[in-house]
Amino acid sequence: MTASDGSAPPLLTARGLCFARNDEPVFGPLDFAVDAGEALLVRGDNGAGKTTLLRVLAGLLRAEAGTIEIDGRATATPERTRALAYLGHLPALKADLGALENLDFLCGLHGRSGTLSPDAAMRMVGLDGYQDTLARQLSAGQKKRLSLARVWLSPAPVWLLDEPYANLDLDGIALVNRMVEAHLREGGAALVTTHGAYAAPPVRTRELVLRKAA
Ligand SMILES: Nc1ncnc2c1ncn2[C@@H]1O[C@H](COP(=O)(O)OP(=O)(O)OP(=O)(O)O)[C@@H](O)[C@H]1O
Repeated sequence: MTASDGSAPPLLTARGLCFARNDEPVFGPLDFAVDAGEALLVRGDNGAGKTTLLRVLAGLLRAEAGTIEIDGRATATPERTRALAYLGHLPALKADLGALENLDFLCGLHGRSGTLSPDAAMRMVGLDGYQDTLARQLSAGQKKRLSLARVWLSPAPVWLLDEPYANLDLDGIALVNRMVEAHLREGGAALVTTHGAYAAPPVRTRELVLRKAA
């Protein structure tokens, strides 16, 4: 599908997106779009609603109003989630499975692009030698790196990265930036939340600033 000017539609579009808790608005109405090859930096103070927005996009919370389009088409949650890879605040790992077993499990759940093996992804995120280590025995930064490996393996074109730099050392921050750059070069898109304490990936970036509801 193409837009009326012949160009491809954005990978992700939100129109009039609102979320409220107990009738209290958290954000919205929001209108934004992210094109292939582009990142959207979602900025805002603590409590501004960044995580909530990513969870709504990922289908983990239901929007109060508005639509979310993938490739220019409004999509229901199950179809949409196939186009999205969500990296949450907390690692979604099985504590008593090994690191590689976790990756295999998550790839079974969310799919895997054909180009990279879980073992290679572990090496790329600096976890070579930790394949058999139980997830509960990994440090916070190592858990984040394992979650990044899962995102890297995902076939989804849109990455939703909630504070991807948290818990990472300088090498880990550079890793996130390399990943985002490579993903965008391959025609993907990324939404990255930040409250400003970390650098943003050095890529073509739009900004969405959230402010706490009054
Ligand atoms: N599970 C929850 N139950 C009730 N209120 C919540 C819940 N999670 C978040 N909130 C509230 O929703 C608002 C937005 O929170 P959210 O986590 O989206 O903010 P954020 O911008 O990601 O903040 P931070 O930078 O601190 O991570 C806050 O006022 C928060 O208190």
